[in-house]
Parts: sequence; structure tokens; C-alpha cells
Amino acid sequence: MRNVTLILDDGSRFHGKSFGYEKPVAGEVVFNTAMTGYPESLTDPSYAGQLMTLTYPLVGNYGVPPFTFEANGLPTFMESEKIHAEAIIVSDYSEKYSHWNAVESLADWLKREQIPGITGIDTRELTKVLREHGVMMGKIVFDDEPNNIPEATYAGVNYVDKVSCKEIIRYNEGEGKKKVVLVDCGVKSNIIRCLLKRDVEVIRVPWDYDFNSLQFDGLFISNGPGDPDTCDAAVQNIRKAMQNEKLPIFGICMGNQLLSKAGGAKIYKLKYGHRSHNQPVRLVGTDKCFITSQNHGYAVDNNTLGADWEPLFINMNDGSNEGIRHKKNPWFSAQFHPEAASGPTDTEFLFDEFVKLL
Ligand SMILES: NC(=O)CC[C@H](N)C(=O)O
Repeated sequence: MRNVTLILDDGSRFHGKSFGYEKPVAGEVVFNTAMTGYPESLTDPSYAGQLMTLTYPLVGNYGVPPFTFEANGLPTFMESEKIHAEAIIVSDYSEKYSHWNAVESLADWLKREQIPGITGIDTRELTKVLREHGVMMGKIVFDDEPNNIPEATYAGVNYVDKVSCKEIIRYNEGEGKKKVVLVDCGVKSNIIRCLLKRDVEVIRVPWDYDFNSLQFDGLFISNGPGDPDTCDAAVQNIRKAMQNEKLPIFGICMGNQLLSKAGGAKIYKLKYGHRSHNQPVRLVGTDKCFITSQNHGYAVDNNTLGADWEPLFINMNDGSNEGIRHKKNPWFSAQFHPEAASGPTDTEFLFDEFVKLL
């Protein structure tokens, strides 16, 4: 195993060993405190541009599931067709694995997809640095090679355009009871699975496609990577769709941010984001709290919501926005991931609420 160093923008250095593909890499360094779910997280398109640190110390011991596909073209076990994170950073990589569904080791998968993985990093100390300073850009370099990796940029880059589908994809065509247009900002497969199992036809369109001339019963806006302020074309299309006040609209994560922007609200960057399986959110107006799966670095500013809108969920750790709803029209969204995959399924009922409105 070759020696590597993770260098953060503030000059902090963390020394470890390479266990994945051997290439230097740069990106935004983020941390995720979930205890499981590395196959799902690595293939979540929302991690594009990011070096993903896992704080759970032992990673790799249940291997990697196969890349098989369902009849509708969706991967059976993964959240997209490939790894989207730029790299994975762990404390203690386990090459030995055992699981009913495992077909290869995490190292073999990373090498095949040309994604660096590093182990032996004090991920607890790294997370403390990121919590105190805020997320930072960083790079992984090989100690025996000159440091020749260019700096990466994250803010202001339109990552959605890199991961969105390039043409329309239809699921359950002519079979579902209702039709939903899904704006693909980097959609996770389980969102589509959650819609399909509720008997709807899904028309998945590129993020900037003007879908308003299509025939459909509801609009869904997906999760996606990067800065929502780079996705103006989607915001304009959503605004056009809102001219029909009866059209049900549901957004998740980036979808919450884009719906909020279409409603006139502003977005800001969180100091170090929410990435875990145990983020508590309260349903506004009730004492109900749900434990949610999350992966986001930006948030909607509650104080900028227009008079017709209100927060739907609030994060119980830091009071930040976790969803919005319109006071009159059937429009709502969640900042967390009700589709889970990975993580708790407590809030999957939001898909039922959406489908009931169609
Ligand atoms: N998972 C997502 O959709 C993330 C949305 C956005 N890229 C953020 O970081 O906040």
C-alpha cells in the first residue's frame, strides 16, 4: 500500500495508505457519520465533486453488492450506475468481507471505477477540524510522486449538469395510474423505485428540460450535487409549472432548494453540512420527530420564505430548514431523504402523500 497524504486548504495534513485506485484527486472534503451504506453513498450522485470521509471506523467488512439491473433499467442495489464521490477516506479499511450479497471487495470496486480510497486516517480528528473550520477543499497526494494535482473548485460549479440524464427516460410507460415528470438533478434510484411501487408512470427529464408542454399529473424535483444557485434553468421551469396552482409538486433535497428558490427564497451554505442516518427533524405544528437520512451542504433560509410558504420540517439539532410547504397549493418538499437508501425509512410516507395528491 502506497503512502498518501490528505492536505486540507488550511494546511492540515493527514497521513494514510492508498487502498483504492492510485491517482491524486482534489475536491470538497465532507464527512458522513452513518455506520453503514457505503455502496449507496458512493453511488449517490449528490456526492459528485466531494471526497467522502466516513467517521464509522471499520469500512469494507460487508463487501460490495453486484451491479445487476431491474427490468426497468434501474440498478438493483446501487443508487446510480457508477461511483460519483471523488474519493473515500476511512480509518480502518477491511479487505476481508462477508455478506450474503457481496461479490467483491470495496478495494476491487474502487480500482475498477478508478476512484481513490485511503485508510489509516484519523477520521475523528479530521471531522473535528471540519466541524471547527467548516468544510474545506482538499487533495489526496501520493508521497512518492510530485504534488502536481490542480486545485479543484466546488462552489459555483454546475455539478447537476454533469450527472443528470441527457435524454428523457420513461418508466412504467402506459402502465401507471398517474404520470409524474421527474426533474433529474442527479436522482437516486430509490426515489424512482419509491414512485414506481406506488403505481405511477415516471417521465425522467434532464435537469434543464422544459417539461411544461408534456402531459402529466404531478411534478417531482430530485436530489442533486453542488450549489443550487447554478441551476437557474430548472428554477425557471418550476416557476412556469407553478402557473397551474393545482399541479402537485414534491421535491427532495436539491428539489427542496430549487422549489424554495422558485418560490423566492434564498439558499446559504451550512458550515459543515448534514450527512448521516440520524438527523432528527420535527414536523412543524406538531411534536412529531422523525429520524432521517441526509446528505446536503446547502440549506434554505427560513427567513426568506415568501408569505404563501411555511417551513414543513425543522432540524432539531441546529434549527435549519428541512422542508417547505405552500399554504394553499399542493406543493411541498423535504431537505432530507424520505427514500432512505441508505438509512431509516421513517419518512417514506411522504411519497404516499404526494401520490394521493395526483
Ligand atoms: N443530496 C442533495 O440533493 C444535496 C443538495 C445540494 N447539493 C446540497 O448539498 O445541499
